[in-house]
Amino acid sequence: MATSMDTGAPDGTDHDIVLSVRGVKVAFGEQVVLDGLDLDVYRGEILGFVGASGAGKSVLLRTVLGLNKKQAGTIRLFGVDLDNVTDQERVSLDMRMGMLFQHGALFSGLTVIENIQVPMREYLDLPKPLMNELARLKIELVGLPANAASKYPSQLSGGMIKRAALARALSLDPAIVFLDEPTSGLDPIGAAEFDELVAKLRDTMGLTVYMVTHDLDSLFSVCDRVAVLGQKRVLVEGPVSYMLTVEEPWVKSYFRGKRARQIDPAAHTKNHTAGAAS
Ligand SMILES: Nc1ncnc2c1ncn2[C@@H]1O[C@H](COP(=O)(O)OP(=O)(O)OP(=O)(O)O)[C@@H](O)[C@H]1O
Repeated sequence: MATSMDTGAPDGTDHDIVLSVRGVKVAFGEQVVLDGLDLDVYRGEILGFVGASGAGKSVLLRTVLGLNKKQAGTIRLFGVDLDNVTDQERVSLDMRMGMLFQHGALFSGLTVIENIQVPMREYLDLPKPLMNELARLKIELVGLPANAASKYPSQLSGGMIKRAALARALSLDPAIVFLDEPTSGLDPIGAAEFDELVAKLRDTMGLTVYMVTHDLDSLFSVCDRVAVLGQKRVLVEGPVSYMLTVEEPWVKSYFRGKRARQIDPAAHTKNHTAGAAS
């Protein structure tokens, strides 16, 4: 739903909105976690979603995925109101989104190729040789060696698990992927390589990426925009360069605190050019 409001889009123009959240409220009993939350995610962007621990980032993600109930508000995915979908529409929406859960969350009893084929088995009716071919393409796409296909998660490094989980999230060629702290637990080089992979996929496949992260390097190097969750809603949103000017105390200490100052300021310019290759 494109509107005439100030979109905060990287180049200041209206963009196709893939995900639109309006006035969302989520509570667990007496505890209100989200209240009056608005957020737009634009087609082809990498949005970094940040906020203090316990602020409700996972709750929002789960609510968008339909795993949590909301008490108020509207969520539209690809323009479709999630409260008014038929079972068939829900299935087709589910097929257009991929999810990389925190810690990879691969099935430990399945090999990499079998993990990647789980969504294919659930949603498609394909002959096995074709599923094998498609899964091998995903393995190549995420930069895993071909022999990773027959390995079990316990036989993979942390970085390989993330890549395998990303391959599974991409199994059905989704239009949007949700990544929950994808670089947590990776060493800085592995994390940077994973960020580069995500940027490459966005650039080559036009993928929209919604990334919950605490990783300042990811925010500075690959995110086109950042949304900050605080006080139960999105407090501020915009390019990282904008975050560096925000005086709100949490945002200021997050982006301009001691740890943030170690980031190379030259990387900030990246955030003015959505779609730039990494
Ligand atoms: N199913 C649930 N039932 C009750 N409370 C819940 C449930 N899920 C989340 N919460 C509460 O909602 C709040 C927000 O949790 P959430 O996991 O979304 O935080 P977060 O921002 O993702 O934190 P972190 O960065 O540490 O992962 C917490 O107080 C949590 O205890």
